[in-house]
Amino acid sequence: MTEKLEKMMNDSKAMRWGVLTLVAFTMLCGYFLTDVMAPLKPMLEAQLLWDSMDYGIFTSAYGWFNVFLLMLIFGGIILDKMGVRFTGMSACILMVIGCALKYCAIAGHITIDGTILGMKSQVVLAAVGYAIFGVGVEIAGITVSKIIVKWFKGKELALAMGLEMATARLGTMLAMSVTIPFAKLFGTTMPDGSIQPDIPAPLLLCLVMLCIGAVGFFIYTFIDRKFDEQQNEENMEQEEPFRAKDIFLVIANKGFWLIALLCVLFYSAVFPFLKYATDLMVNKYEVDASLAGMIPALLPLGTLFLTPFFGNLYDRKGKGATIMIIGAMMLIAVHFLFALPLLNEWWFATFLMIVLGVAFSLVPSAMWPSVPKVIPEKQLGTAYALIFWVQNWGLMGVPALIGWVLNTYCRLDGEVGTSAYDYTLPMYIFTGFGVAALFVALLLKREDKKCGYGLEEPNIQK
Ligand SMILES: C[C@H](N)C(=O)N[C@@H](CCCCN)C(=O)O
Repeated sequence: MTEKLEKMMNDSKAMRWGVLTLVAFTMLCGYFLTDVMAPLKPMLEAQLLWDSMDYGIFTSAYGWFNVFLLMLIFGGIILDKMGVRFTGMSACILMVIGCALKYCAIAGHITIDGTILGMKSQVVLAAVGYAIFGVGVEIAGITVSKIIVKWFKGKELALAMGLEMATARLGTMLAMSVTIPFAKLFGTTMPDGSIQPDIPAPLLLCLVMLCIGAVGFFIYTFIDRKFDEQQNEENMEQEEPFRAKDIFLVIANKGFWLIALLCVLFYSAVFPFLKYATDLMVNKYEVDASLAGMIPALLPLGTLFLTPFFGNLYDRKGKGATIMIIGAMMLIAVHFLFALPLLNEWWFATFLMIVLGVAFSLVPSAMWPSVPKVIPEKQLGTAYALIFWVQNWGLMGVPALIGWVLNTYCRLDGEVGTSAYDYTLPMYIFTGFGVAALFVALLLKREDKKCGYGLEEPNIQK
């Protein structure tokens, strides 16, 4: 073994945290577009005459290509074969193309008369754009996870992952809080003095931000190349190339399946919920539509500080499996309370959203850094890709399910364009996902005891 001659680039705190800042910013831009349509749901219904089913179909498009065309699995293979630079840049380009198409469809720059497969053509075009974007942002997520492992392995891995997620949540928060004011800024003043928001304006802002995010990642590719060269010079152990056999090794691992199941169940009760949360605030808590996005925005705000905090706790004290169990319990309590017909006050909704923020910090901060404890490092890219693929079934299916349930069973007035829904049933569905997630988290803790993954052990070895 050649002696390590020079300080490695990732030994420099400034360098590794700087790298994290660059790639996390790219993710922030991606998460902004992911959720930008949520606060606009009532306006989509009022101005573009979409209904909840249209919105559900559009939202579910995020996972179409990832799930059915296996784009995430191919993405994982490409990542392991071609490396982070090629895969990350391709992902950024896909995000920009997808966002551009979505913007053009919503702004009416691209139109097709009539319907496509029985759906409004505008909904289909916007959905296809969102589906292309979904491939890009998910592959970017896997790539960034691999980049973080590359730079932080044996260092502050969970803290770094927590900070990356926190930065990405800032994008969600921007989507929830900035979208409506921005749409109003460019809106039209109506004869009665009210302002009709400009729905495409926030999408254009996202497009600009995604271009900036892509430039950020482009800058990272130069740093990554230097790091690879340094690792080569230092004759450090290189990553083993991808082999098809790795997929089978990963899927034969019971711990992998428990994490993947926990991931799809937990995230199905959070991300799809966020897509409807603004509408829930309007319909159940009677918050003014122009302010309603502010309450769901508190969820990512809390996670901003708490995800790195719990990540750091896991790094130093362990208890990963227990953290996931507590998070799942809190998720159940929040959704159940959202479902019950009590305290229909904005402050109670705000309180629940804050508690949900804590739950949404606990589970991800422990779950993602637990993957390297269950899966050998050389199969990590594939494992993350497969987990994301399983998760995407939920991210795709649940919004469509909720949209259908709202349209079919929860309409209060039956009129399109007035958005009046009873959210009790959707909230019970989200509670059900929480209960299933808790069950899987308990199984994971039992499996950890049996197989000795070390989920309850600290990540930083003394
Ligand atoms: C939506 C995406 N598939 C996802 O699960 N994102 C996670 C972060 C995963 C990255 C772990 N290093 C999230 O909580 O946003």
